[in-house]
Amino acid sequence: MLSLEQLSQTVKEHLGLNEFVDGIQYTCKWTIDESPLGGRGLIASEDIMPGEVLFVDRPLIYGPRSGANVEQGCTVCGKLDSDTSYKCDKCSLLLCSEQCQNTNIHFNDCGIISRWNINTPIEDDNSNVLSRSLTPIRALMLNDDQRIFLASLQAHRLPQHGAEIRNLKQYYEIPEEEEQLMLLACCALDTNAYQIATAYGKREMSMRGLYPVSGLMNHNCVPNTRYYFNGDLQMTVKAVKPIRAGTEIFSCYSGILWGTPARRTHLYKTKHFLCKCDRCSDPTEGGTLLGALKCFSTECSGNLLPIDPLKSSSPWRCLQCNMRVPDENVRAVQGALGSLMGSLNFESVQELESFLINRITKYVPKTNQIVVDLQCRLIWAFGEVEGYRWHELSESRLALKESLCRGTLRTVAALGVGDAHLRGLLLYHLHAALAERARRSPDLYEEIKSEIESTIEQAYIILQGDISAPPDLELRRRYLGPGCDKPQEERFFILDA
Ligand SMILES: C[S@@+](CC[C@H](N)C(=O)[O-])C[C@H]1O[C@@H](n2cnc3c(N)ncnc32)[C@H](O)[C@@H]1O
Repeated sequence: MLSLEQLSQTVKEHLGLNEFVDGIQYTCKWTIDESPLGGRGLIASEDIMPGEVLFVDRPLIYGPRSGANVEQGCTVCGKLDSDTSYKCDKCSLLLCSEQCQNTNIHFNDCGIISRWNINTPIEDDNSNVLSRSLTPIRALMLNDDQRIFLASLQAHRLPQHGAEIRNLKQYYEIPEEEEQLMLLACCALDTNAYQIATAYGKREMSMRGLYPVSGLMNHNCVPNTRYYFNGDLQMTVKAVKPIRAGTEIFSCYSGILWGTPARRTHLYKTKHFLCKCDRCSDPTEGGTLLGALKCFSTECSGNLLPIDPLKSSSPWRCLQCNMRVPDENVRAVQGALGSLMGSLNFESVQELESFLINRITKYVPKTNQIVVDLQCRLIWAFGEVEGYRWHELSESRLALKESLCRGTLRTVAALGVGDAHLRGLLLYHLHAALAERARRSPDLYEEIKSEIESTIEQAYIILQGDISAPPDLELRRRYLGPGCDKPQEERFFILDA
């Protein structure tokens, strides 16, 4: 492990902070220090304003995620379902084209894998063995300094991490030293890596990257930063709220809209700590009741919440009738709900809509994360999916989209997550619903013009530069945002396009 001083120096070099660009040497407003949570963290050294860029990170290694269910695509560009995909005849990695095969990326991957003697040929039904291990395999290309950097990142060396390399060893003879480095990379990846976002609406193989500076940020369920990726794999981290000098800079490793039990279980299983942040300590989560269940008493319409959310064995209590429920009964219901959700596979938007409106609220309160998740899925679908495009959307569905956007924005505000990515996306969709309403009823435009303009402007501020931003974000801002001097008919022509 590097000392804090050595690590800070390595991080500065990695971020290019020692270099002068156009005569300017960029500095940062944070330092790496011991965190009150244990281990290291990023601490603000000056007051930071919302929207300020904290740093732009690039990955030490990146590649396919390791989950068994991750769909396999081209190991160079990530393309899925390509009719032209084939396996390289030297290393068996999946590729989509000669162009991808002729890249340095593939040349390097192939060079390592084809050097290993094969013990047992990989059968077709195990064909994801190589893809799942490719990201740690790429650690073998790091130079000495990069290996030291990798080794200085926190890595939980537990048996559940590194299974992909143990599996790979059944098929290849791998030198001990290479195996050890790949195992270390697996543990460092599982502790620190971020999933890399893809372009809006584009289906690509799911990738992760070991961003070493981002990996130094600890977790808070109400983070004070957000991050986004550009097309060159750069990860930008920005403040989403004021960060006072001396306070810690946090990222969020779980879903923002997950309830406390789901977040804490996920963090414990994957990152091996029990979060004790303010949100986790508040049974109501800022009044959002995202983790609430329906009272078990059939006569009561109240909500159950844990009495002490930081204790997994805590009994739950109904806010209305005060009935206490032991934790094991709550866990049984949570388990059943988890299985129900896991078994659902909505084949159409209509099925999703009908399940959301007619069924799920029989089992869980309207505030529960499951309902909120389904509501988000409906928001994303209305206006965008075949059969539900803007011109096909009924008045009632358009009104539903608008009200779901407003409701979810209220939840996001109550959580206090500031200008999070999700807020930007919801503002974009609210803008789109309002703009469609004004297009259908031009007389309404003056009445809702200022909201149409402010929602797209705020969405733009949050999502600009983000590869996963809606592609018409800028166009909408230009034609429907503040300061546009085009006549009303022209403003809306982009929606007809
Ligand atoms: C990505 S690393 C964060 C940086 C790390 N603290 C270090 O010293 O390099 C993730 C690990 O940090 C620790 N960690 C992060 N957030 C935490 C929190 N809120 N409470 C306790 N431990 C946390 C956990 O061990 C977690 O697996």
